[in-house]
Amino acid sequence: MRLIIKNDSSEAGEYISQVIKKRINDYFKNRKDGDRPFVIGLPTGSSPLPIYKRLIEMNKNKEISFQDVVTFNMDEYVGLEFNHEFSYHYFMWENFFNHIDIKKENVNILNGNSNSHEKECELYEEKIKSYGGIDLFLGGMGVDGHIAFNEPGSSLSSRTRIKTLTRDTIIVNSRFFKNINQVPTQALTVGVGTIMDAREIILIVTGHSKAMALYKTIEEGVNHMWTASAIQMHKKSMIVCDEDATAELKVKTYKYFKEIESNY
Ligand SMILES: N[C@@H]1[C@@H](O)[C@H](O)[C@@H](COP(=O)(O)O)O[C@@H]1O
Repeated sequence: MRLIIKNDSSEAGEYISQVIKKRINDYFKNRKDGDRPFVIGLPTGSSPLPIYKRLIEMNKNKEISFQDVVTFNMDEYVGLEFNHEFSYHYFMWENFFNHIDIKKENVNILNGNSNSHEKECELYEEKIKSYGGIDLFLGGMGVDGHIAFNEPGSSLSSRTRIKTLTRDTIIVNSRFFKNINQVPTQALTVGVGTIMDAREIILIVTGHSKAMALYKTIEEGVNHMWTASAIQMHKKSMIVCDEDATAELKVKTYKYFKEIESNY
């Protein structure tokens, strides 16, 4: 696992946007007719916003195209309509998809209003498989170290399913809602296992509030109480953070990753 430490959240976003651009462009450079599209997993939240903003610019400048990119979002609240201003559907279209050249049919987001959540989650897993898996899963991290909506205690081999949100997550996420009672108590989410199956994982971790989660994810062992720590077991993963998020790391860890960053 690599840790890239940038000065602030916009530099962290810039770095990840450049990596995504490179991965997509390299893929299409070597791709033969009839090959599968590039498949990317995407998160919501405030941390990825600088990345979406930059990717939109790159798309407008023709540095990158999403015409043959398929996306799978990580999660969605149960019970919010697609056009609800706090649904993840709304968030993704508002902040990203409406502004790039992606085909509508290539966007996949779990339906939190389905008749059978179990079936919905099963079909999501099958659809990911039908595209040959996910090339790059981009993720954020909750203050309690959760990845997608895999709350503390989630199985590290979990697949897409319904999860009940912890009180902590409801409180943290209530900042997006008018009041805490509006925050849904359940969500559909890809599992830790679903994310771990991706060929590459990149997490954006910015802000002082994530410092404890970053420390637990990197410096302590793999633990289902900090589900993002599972990525220690992934063969190609990277965390890009800002200085604020490093507040709980040991000086030794900080220096080591700073040192090897330039050697890459
Ligand atoms: N389900 C999402 C996660 O996917 C996201 O990583 C987390 C952090 O969000 P933020 O980036 O706003 O801190 O929030 C929610 O819980």
